[in-house]
Amino acid sequence: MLQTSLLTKTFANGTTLHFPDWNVGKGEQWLLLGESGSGKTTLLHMLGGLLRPLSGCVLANGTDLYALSARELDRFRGKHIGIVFQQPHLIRSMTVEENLQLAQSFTGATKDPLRIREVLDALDMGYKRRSYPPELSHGQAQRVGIARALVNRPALLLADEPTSSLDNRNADAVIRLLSDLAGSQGSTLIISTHDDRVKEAFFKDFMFELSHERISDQLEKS
Ligand SMILES: Nc1ncnc2c1ncn2[C@@H]1O[C@H](COP(=O)(O)OP(=O)(O)OP(=O)(O)O)[C@@H](O)[C@H]1O
Repeated sequence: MLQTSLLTKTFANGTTLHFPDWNVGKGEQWLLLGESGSGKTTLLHMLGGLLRPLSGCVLANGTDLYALSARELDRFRGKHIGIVFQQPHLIRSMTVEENLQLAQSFTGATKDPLRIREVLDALDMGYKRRSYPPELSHGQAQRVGIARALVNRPALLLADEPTSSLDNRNADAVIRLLSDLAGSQGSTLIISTHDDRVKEAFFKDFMFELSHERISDQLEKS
């Protein structure tokens, strides 16, 4: 359901990242590993249609993401891809429920309040649906971020270091929820982490590791 080929990314300061090709099957759950700075966030953002590579391509469900227009890509992402960021980036002036309604509106489909209720309940956040983000704890805000990523039943769910700022109990709960919810709706799941708690507890089969050797700094070379 997801294939990358010959992906590279160059930043304005000359840092260039080369990514190994990756093939992810439908419904699989993967860990994306690598030390800090090895390129996990960059790769996840390219997979999610948020960051255009310098070269190479990303095929998601057979669609070449970066061959789409910006508008088509936004629509495709809204419908098919859910992203859990390191920080949840909720809109502070909107309630939890309104943040999820906004995510639903990106698909162009009609509102589905029952789905919002269902996904918040699955994350034990139903009782906070009328709260505003500043009234939530960090762990609660992270769960709302997960609810927002799941609300449109994405075929592909990407989570960037979702446990990095959580204590053990919350980290455990968040990974379990991501894994269970993705599994129950048949979504493909990719979690980036350098967190050994995640590595040891949950994933034995599918791991994709990035290494620093694939980063070159053109400024240093020139
Ligand atoms: N906007 C940018 N401008 C310049 N260099 C960047 C930019 N974003 C990332 N980089 C560089 O690209 C490399 C990969 O960064 P990235 O954030 O993808 O790594 P990461 O594996 O996600 O790290 P972490 O685990 O610390 O979040 C690093 O060397 C970083 O300094």
